[in-house]
Amino acid sequence: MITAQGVSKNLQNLRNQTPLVHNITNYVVMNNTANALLSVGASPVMAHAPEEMEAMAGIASSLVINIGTLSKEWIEGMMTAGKTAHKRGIPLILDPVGAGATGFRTQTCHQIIKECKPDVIRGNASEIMALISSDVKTKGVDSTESSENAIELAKTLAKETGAVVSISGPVDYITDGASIFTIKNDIPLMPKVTGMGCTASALTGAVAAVCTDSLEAAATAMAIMAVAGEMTLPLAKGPGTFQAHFLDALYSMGDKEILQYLKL
Ligand SMILES: Nc1ncnc2c1ncn2[C@@H]1O[C@H](COP(=O)(O)OP(=O)(O)O)[C@@H](O)[C@H]1O
Ligand SMILES: Cc1ncsc1CCOP(=O)(O)O
Ligand SMILES: [Mg+2]
Repeated sequence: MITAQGVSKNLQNLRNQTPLVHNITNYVVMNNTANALLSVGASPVMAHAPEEMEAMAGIASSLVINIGTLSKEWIEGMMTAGKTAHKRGIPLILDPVGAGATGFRTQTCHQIIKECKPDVIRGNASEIMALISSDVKTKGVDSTESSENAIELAKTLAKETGAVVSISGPVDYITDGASIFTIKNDIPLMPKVTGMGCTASALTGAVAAVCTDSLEAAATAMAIMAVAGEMTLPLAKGPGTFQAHFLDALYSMGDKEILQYLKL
């Protein structure tokens, strides 16, 4: 069970421990996600050079691999960092950005899943579905499916890989293949800002660093996104001001806001 109290406790632990989160992420969101991690209370580093992947993943408290602007050169670094994380037993989060849009992305995700064994896979509905069904296509990085439609395939993906699968959308579903947590905060401006899904994955890495239960960690991160979104909505005039207010919300969020806004 995820509860508002559990989310508060995990957020408090995160702020107390300021875990180092190693992100191999895309050029579009490096700045947004580093700021979101700092705002929530984590310590981000963005690094992808193969030469330093063993060392950086070797000192981090968690690793987030995001394939958003993938190239052949980056895959070697992702594999080295991913294997290092697995060997050290630190949480590994995979964001399969654009899986189902091109075979290159889908196949790279399969390779990462097979060789690095992520603890959590966080993506939008069609990305998650494309990892298990070749019939599903993604519109670049945007979902072509509703999160409800992805539930059954997400459960199968979780059972086949041993990872918790976190599907984002107007309603988020987080499953380990047996249990499922639901977060129902639909915030229409969130998909109008690039990198909100990447931020959700980065926060999943931050929470997983301080919470040993991957299902609880993944659900807590989506809950923090949801509460920050609700806090931001009345203050934002559009996508531009949403981004700035969203960081402030991550920074100032307390027990009161979690209790008031979280819709489970
Ligand atoms: N109406 C909505 N549509 C999509 N995402 C939403 C919506 N409302 C809130 N969100 C939140 O926006 C974040 C990004 O989700 P999503 O857009 O599905 O990911 P991605 O950016 O990877 O496609 C998640 O935290 C999700 O819960
Ligand atoms: C637009 C874009 N193109 C390549 S990566 C990226 C960012 C995607 O971010 P998100 O999946 O969080 O919307
Ligand atoms: Mg995404």
